[in-house]
Amino acid sequence: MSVPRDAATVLQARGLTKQYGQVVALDQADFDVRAGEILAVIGDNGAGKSSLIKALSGAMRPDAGEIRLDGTPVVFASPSDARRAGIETVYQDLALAPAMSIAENLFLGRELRRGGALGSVFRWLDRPRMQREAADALQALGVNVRSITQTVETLSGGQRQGIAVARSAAFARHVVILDEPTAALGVRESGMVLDLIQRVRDRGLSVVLISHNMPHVFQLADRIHIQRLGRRAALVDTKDISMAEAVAIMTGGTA
Ligand SMILES: Nc1ncnc2c1ncn2[C@@H]1O[C@H](COP(=O)(O)OP(=O)(O)OP(=O)(O)O)[C@@H](O)[C@H]1O
Repeated sequence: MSVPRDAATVLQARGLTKQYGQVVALDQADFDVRAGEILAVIGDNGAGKSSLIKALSGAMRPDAGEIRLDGTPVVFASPSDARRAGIETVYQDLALAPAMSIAENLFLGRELRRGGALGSVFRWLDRPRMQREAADALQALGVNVRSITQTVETLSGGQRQGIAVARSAAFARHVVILDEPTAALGVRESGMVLDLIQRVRDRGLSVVLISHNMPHVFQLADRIHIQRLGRRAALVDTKDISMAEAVAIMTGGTA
């Protein structure tokens, strides 16, 4: 499925700059993702992909530049600011609690509670509702698990990634940012996660996919953002560029 060229830009950045001492991580970087597209972000090591994503997800405050969500300037002082604005990020560590159940992980930090008398907040957790809603959320995205009550430590790498992506999709209103979601996975599990990413996009969410895996990028992405030396070197429709050309822009060579 390709995204209409006139789809609205949902998340945009202009002139993002970030310096760590003498190192310029972001150098006037621009960024655009349209509603309902999969945008891949590629770039060599140190090109500033993580820094860009951290700025867009509230994990880092840029020194300069502007971020707009649906055309409105936003300032994210923390990841929870970005989450409240509808942007969910899955980092490589997945931020799952291994000893807790799948349902508990889906609602980690956003637990549903019953109203009730004073006392420990844990007494107010609405576990049946969380389990129901977690099962529905996973089923809707086609993430298969044996039981919603099994602990995350019993899952395979691909299933864990699936839980983390499903959690972000369940709570995101605009954008899901995925940092190397297939990096640690085998072929079969990668395929499962790639399918899941398409289903997330098919819900109308924008997906920003940071990846070093060029075949995955070319298989999934509507457009490719090529990051080089701290800035966006190119933003291209995937169908208009070859893998060799993309790598050439990434590395500063010629195709
Ligand atoms: N907290 C930090 N302190 C100092 N330097 C940093 C910090 N974060 C990033 N950098 C530097 O900024 C530059 C861009 O790093 P960044 O991690 O954003 O690149 P990247 O494209 O994600 O790289 P990789 O693919 O290797 O993860 C690098 O030179 C990096 O060493």
